[in-house]
Amino acid sequence: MNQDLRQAEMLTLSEKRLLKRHSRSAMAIMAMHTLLCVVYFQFGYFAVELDQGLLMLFVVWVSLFAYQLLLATGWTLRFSEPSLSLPMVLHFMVVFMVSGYYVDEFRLSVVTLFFAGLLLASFRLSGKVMIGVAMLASVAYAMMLWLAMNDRWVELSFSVEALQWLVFSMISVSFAITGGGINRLRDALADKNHQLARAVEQVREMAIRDDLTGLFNRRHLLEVLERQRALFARKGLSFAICYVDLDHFKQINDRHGHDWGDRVLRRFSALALAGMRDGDYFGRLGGEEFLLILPQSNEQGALRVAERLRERWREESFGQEGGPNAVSLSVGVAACQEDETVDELLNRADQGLYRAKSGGRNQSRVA
Ligand SMILES: Nc1nc2c(ncn2[C@@H]2O[C@H](COP(=O)(O)OP(=O)(O)OP(=O)(O)O)[C@@H](O)[C@H]2O)c(=O)[nH]1
Repeated sequence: MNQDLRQAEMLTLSEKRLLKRHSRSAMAIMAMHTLLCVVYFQFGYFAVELDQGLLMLFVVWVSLFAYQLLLATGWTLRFSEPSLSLPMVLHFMVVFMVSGYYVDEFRLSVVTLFFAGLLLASFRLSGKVMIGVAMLASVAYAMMLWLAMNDRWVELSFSVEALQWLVFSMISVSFAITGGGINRLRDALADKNHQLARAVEQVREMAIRDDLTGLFNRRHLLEVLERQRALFARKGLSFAICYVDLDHFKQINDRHGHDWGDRVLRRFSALALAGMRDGDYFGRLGGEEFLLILPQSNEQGALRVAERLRERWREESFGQEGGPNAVSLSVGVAACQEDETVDELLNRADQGLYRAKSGGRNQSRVA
C-alpha cells in the first residue's frame, strides 16, 4: 500500500517536472515570436500603432503567464491531459494569425513558429487531433488572408499570398503527421515502461514469496527479523516470535500422499493468515515450519497468539475429504532480548519448539 502511494507520488513528481519543461518550451516559442514582431515593428513592417502593439503584447503575455501559473502549481494535474496542449496550440494559432495579419511583407515568417508549437503539442496530442489542428490552422490562415486582402487589396498579390498559404498548410499537415508518429512512439514506450514496471514488481514478489503457500519465504522473514532487531536496538521496540511446526507431518505424506501434504500446508497458511493482526508477519521457513513475527509484543502476548492459533487449527479436519482427521502443531515462543542476534533468537525459539515436541507435541512453550 505504502509502496503504491510512493509510486503514485513519484509519478506525480515526474509529471510535474515534465509540465514545467513543457511550459518553458511554450514560453520560449512565444518569446521568439515576440522578438520577431518587435524587430518587424522597429523596421516598420508591423502595421500597428505603438499603443495598439503594446496592448497586444500585454494580452498575449498575461494569458501565457496564466497558463504557466496553472501548470507550475500542478492545478492541471486533475485533467487527463494536464499540459493543456490543445488550448496552448490554439492560443499560438490565434496569436500568430493575428500578427500575420499585420505583417504583409513577411507574413509566412511570423506564422512559421506555429510549427514549433505543433511539434511541442505532438508530445501530448494524438495524430488525429494534430491533423485537426493543422486543418484548423489552414482555415485560420485563409481567413486572416481574406481579411488582409479585403483591407489592403491593391497592395497584395493574390497569387503570392495564396502560394504562401498553400506552403503553410502543407507544412502544417506534414508536421501533424510526423507529430502523430512521435505520439504513437511515446505511447508505445509508455506501454513498455508499464510492462517493465509490472515485471519488476512480479520478480520482487517472487523473490520474497514461497511458491507453495504464497506466504513470505525464509529470506524475507530473516530480513524482517533483522529490521525488527535494529528497531529494538535503536528505539527499544520489543518483538517476539513463534516458531510453528506441524506435528507428524511425515505421516501425512506417507499415509495420504504428497498432494495431501501440500494441501494441509496451504490450508494451514490460509487459516493462520486470516487470524493475524495488521503489522504482524507470517511466513514459511521451509517444509512444515512456519514463523510468526509479532512487533511490539512480549513473550506472554506471543504465547497467547500461539495458543489461539493452535486451538483454531485443532478444529480443522480433512477426514471427510479423504485426508487426515486432525493435524496438531507445536510452537516455540521467544521474545527478543537485548544484545541477542537474530540467529540466537531463532535458536532459542527452536529450543522452545523442541521442548514442546518432546513434551508430547500439540502445545506451545516459551524459551
Ligand atoms: N507435502 C509436502 N511435504 C513436505 C514439504 N516440505 C517438507 N515436507 C515433508 O515434511 C516432513 C517433515 O518431517 P519431519 O521433519 O520428520 O517432521 P514431522 O513428521 O512433522 O515430525 P515432528 O516435527 O517431529 O512432529 C518430511 O517428510 C518432508 O518431506 C512440502 O512442501 N510439501
